Amino acid sequence: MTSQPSTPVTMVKPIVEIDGDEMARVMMHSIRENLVRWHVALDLLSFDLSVTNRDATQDAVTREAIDALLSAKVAVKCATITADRAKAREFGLRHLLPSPNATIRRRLGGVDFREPILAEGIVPLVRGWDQPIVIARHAHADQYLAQDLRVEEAGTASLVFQPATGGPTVVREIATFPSSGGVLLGMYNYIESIESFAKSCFEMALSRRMPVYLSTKSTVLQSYDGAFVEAFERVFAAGYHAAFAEAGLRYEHRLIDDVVAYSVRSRGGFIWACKNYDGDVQSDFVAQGFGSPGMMRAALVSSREGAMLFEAPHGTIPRHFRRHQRGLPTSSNPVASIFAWSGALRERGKQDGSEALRGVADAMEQATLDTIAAGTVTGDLAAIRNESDWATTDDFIAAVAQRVRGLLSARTQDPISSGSTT
Ligand SMILES: NC(=O)C1=CN([C@@H]2O[C@H](COP(=O)(O)OP(=O)(O)OC[C@H]3O[C@@H](n4cnc5c(N)ncnc54)[C@H](OP(=O)(O)O)[C@@H]3O)[C@@H](O)[C@H]2O)C=CC1
Ligand SMILES: O=C(O)CCC(=O)C(=O)O
Ligand SMILES: [Mn+2]
Repeated sequence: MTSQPSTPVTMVKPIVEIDGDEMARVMMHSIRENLVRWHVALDLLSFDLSVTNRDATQDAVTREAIDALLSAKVAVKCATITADRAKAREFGLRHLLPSPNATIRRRLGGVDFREPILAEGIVPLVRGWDQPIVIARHAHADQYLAQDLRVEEAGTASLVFQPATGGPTVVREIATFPSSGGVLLGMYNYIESIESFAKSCFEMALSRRMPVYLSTKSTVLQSYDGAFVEAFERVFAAGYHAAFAEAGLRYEHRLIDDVVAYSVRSRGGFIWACKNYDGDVQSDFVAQGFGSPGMMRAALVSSREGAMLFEAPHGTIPRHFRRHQRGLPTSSNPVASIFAWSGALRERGKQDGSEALRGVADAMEQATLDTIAAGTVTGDLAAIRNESDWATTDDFIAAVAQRVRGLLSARTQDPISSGSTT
């Protein structure tokens, strides 16, 4: 740090900080200490959702974090390990707990909007893309709250629905298994949640002036995916048809294979409404196609109680963390994590009427883009530019920090652009 900190901005209400694992945790901490704390007197409600602490608390810490988020309304989340059997052995875990993301999203519901961060000097790997593709990922249920089962003997599996009113039970046979067994999956969603997903997508389309494409496989899953198609049509016809026509925008349902192909030959510039699993997968495809998994922002807009959660959509980057643990320099891209912090600060500023907090968020994002434009990039971006020179994660964060200080001190000295500090 070369210059003195400006007077830190004070916060009216706290941000819920949801901590996580491995390289993502290292980056989130470094951004908090070297970028954010320099300018903001942080008021954080912190919850340690590292895989070992979730195990030690039998996941109580996840439930506490969600309660805090529903009350404080704004959270920043670090990527967390979802332990499979191999990870459980590696960390000596006593329980095989569900994905904390699935648990959080089950309570919050809503939509996870994931958008690539476009930066000067980074040419997308998909050459035609010059406008962002915004993935609107339905954040509720499907595979993430499913029952999946392995059966090891011959038998019959059925879907059973028991009406709460006591009406006749509906039984649909799924399969008869041979003695070698097989696998089974039972998943669900709620019409109410799908309608709220549709509404959020149409609202986002109007605010961003982008068309919406919903992708499903309704030809195969006629009832399940058909319900998504019908809910979107219903919500569109009831509340958005006229506004879309006036704005010159379109809504269309298309089969997912068609949208995947279309996305590659398009210039971008649309909202891609995806079912939960499709959005998980396609957001990584879109992030990498624009440059890197480290170059995507994500905001989970809850359908309940106005809560918002900001995160980097990539994982904990274990391959890079192994290097970090051995004391070797790492060059994981911290941009998505910087934007997770800035997203939370901006939303906190918006909800609490703090121009100063929003100013810090803007400066963090501007400084990040300026740093990349000036040629300081991490290894992932250097690789797609065929450059052998790259910055370590620490060097990149330090370069951004220096620019943020420059931007904010210039604003403080300019009486027109400087706001209050609360
Ligand atoms: N939101 C969440 O909490 C999420 C958690 N996870 C969890 O993360 C763990 C690891 O998952 P994994 O499948 O390895 O996925 P990751 O996203 O962690 O990493 C996959 C690969 O993508 C590249 N990559 C990802 N992020 C960056 C970045 N910021 N900068 C540069 N390169 C990047 C790296 O490629 P290379 O090695 O080639 O450089 C990395 O090895 C799992 O336990 C999983 O459950 C996964 C996704 C989301
Ligand atoms: O919750 C998980 O295990 C994975 C989450 C994930 O991949 C995502 O949020 O994109
Ligand atoms: Mn994912």
